[in-house]
Amino acid sequence: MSADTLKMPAKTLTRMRASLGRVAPALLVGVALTALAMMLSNDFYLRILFMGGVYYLCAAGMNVLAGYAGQKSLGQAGLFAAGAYTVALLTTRLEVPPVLALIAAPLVAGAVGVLIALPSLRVKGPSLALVTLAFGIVAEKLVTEWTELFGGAQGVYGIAPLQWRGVPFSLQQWVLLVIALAVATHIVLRYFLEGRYGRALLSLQLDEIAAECSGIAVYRYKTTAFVVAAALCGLAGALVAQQNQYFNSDFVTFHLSIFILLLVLLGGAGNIYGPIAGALVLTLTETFLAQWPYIQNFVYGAMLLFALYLMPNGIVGVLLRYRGKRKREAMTLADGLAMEQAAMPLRPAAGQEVAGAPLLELRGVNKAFGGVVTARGISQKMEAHRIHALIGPNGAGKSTLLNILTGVIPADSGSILLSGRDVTGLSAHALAASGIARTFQNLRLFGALSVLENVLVGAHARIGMIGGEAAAVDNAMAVLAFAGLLEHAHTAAGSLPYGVQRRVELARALSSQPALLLLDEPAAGLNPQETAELGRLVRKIGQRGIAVLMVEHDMGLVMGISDHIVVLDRGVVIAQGTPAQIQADPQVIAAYLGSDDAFEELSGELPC
Ligand SMILES: Nc1ncnc2c1ncn2[C@@H]1O[C@H](COP(=O)(O)OP(=O)(O)OP(=O)(O)O)[C@@H](O)[C@H]1O
Repeated sequence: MSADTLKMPAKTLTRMRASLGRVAPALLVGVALTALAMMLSNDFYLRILFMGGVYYLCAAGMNVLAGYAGQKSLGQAGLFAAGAYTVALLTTRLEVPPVLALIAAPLVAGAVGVLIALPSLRVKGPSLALVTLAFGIVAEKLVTEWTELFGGAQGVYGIAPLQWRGVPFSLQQWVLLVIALAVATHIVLRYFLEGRYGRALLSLQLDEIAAECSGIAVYRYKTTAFVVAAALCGLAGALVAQQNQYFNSDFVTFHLSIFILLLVLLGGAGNIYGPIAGALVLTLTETFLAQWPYIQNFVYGAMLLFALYLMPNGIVGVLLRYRGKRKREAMTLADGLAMEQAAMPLRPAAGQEVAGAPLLELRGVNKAFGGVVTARGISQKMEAHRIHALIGPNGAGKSTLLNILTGVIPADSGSILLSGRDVTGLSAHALAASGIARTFQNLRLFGALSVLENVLVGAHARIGMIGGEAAAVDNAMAVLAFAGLLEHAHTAAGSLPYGVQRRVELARALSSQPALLLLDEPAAGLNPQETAELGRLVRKIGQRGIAVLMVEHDMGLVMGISDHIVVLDRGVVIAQGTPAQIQADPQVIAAYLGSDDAFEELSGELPC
């Protein structure tokens, strides 16, 4: 048996152990809490456990929304109410069986979540927080004022609880149910958040345009985060309403919305354990403060300030600092193995191609910003397996053309064909999935994510829905090795020197296995040695069969590595050809006469 065949099962075994390692702690905690609940006969303690579970459900959803997707919502009380009033009205007015009402609650709340997600397409940050705040206020007013339906402060009585063998659930049974739901929620969320979905959410939080161009459907992910948060909050509300058999408008307050946000910010936003820590600490705090209700708001406000200013990563962030270091060291060893076995070659992924069609074809592309015309009837063909350069004086329209090609901005008219397929008007994430990857003139890295995670985000569209993660890590490690970045794999991308960050962005684009790689001024800010290294890297990329289109002002680099150069001036292609033809073209020289530096560099050579 060869060494290779021995290594594969060992690797599979390691991954199986890792999967089990993710589920086992949650199950063990669930078993321990179940045993505790079975032993407890005191309603006071059972109630603490019940509310701890309810708060965890709210926090786990909010963590997806605020912690991962970065969409801070101040209106979760409205979604809590949506779930609670769903079970209240379904069981009292329509006599729907309690189990069905409980199932309907998260569905109704999730549907309301879609409505709140709509504004997130247009507004961000504080404006989005205000929109969600407005939603919370509307919900609060609605349930207070519309007394015929919601009962106002009087509330809805006689909400049918779940039953076991014809007898309503005891508090202990409610606790057991909440524990089961919390454990299941944790396991499911962990499965999704510790892979491509979690990375996608984090990346869109950090830079939406870079995430879109890495193949992530930003709006769809944001909407999903709103729905998950809403559904879990609605489920929590329904559990409280059914357990109490009563619900009124007093529950639906701004205070509750802030409390749910605090659960996440204090526990640790963007960390799978954050909601657990938040629910634990705040349930105990709430119990302790029950005797002094008048200072509750003051204490929660102080805790929120404390979390925001002094513990940006929450309790879990502080606790895991030491453990994080150890984990990184262990990962480096495992990744060494991954590197050895890196099976996925760096090459364009197979796409749908029309036989004989050029890789990229522009037909009469026009674009203007008011009176500034940046593309005037551009028709151009670009062949696969070649390094193309797009040059021209400042303001010629080069970056705008790259933005049109990657779906960041739409063309006014004209069409774009990729391997013969019309891709005009496709969104940035769809174009990325079709095989167009890019880097940006001004770096757009996900600075808080590691280099490896950045590269994994780049591979988003290529990772299979289930089971593709392991192969993606292998692929990412191979890309890092190719780009000479292996030693930085576990370093936060934002902490690296500028020149290395540029290479990371290039590696992120490469990991999507593009057919066409667009580089927007890749040498900007690099010293001559780094530029020479970049030139060698781009050549290596070209040798792997990936076509490159590079916008660049460094004529040494352009003339040194390009097979074909297109010259743009005020939105018009004025020349194209080999470097020698371009250097001798009188029209090009005339276009550059306004820029002495660039003119001198037209005959430049790639520094060694
Ligand atoms: N979003 C926008 N709104 C308005 N005008 C824009 C916008 N984007 C670009 N422009 C204008 O379009 C023109 C072309 O800009 P573009 O960035 O494409 O040029 P460029 O050739 O890449 O220049 P440089 O080499 O300096 O980066 C410029 O005059 C610019 O001000």
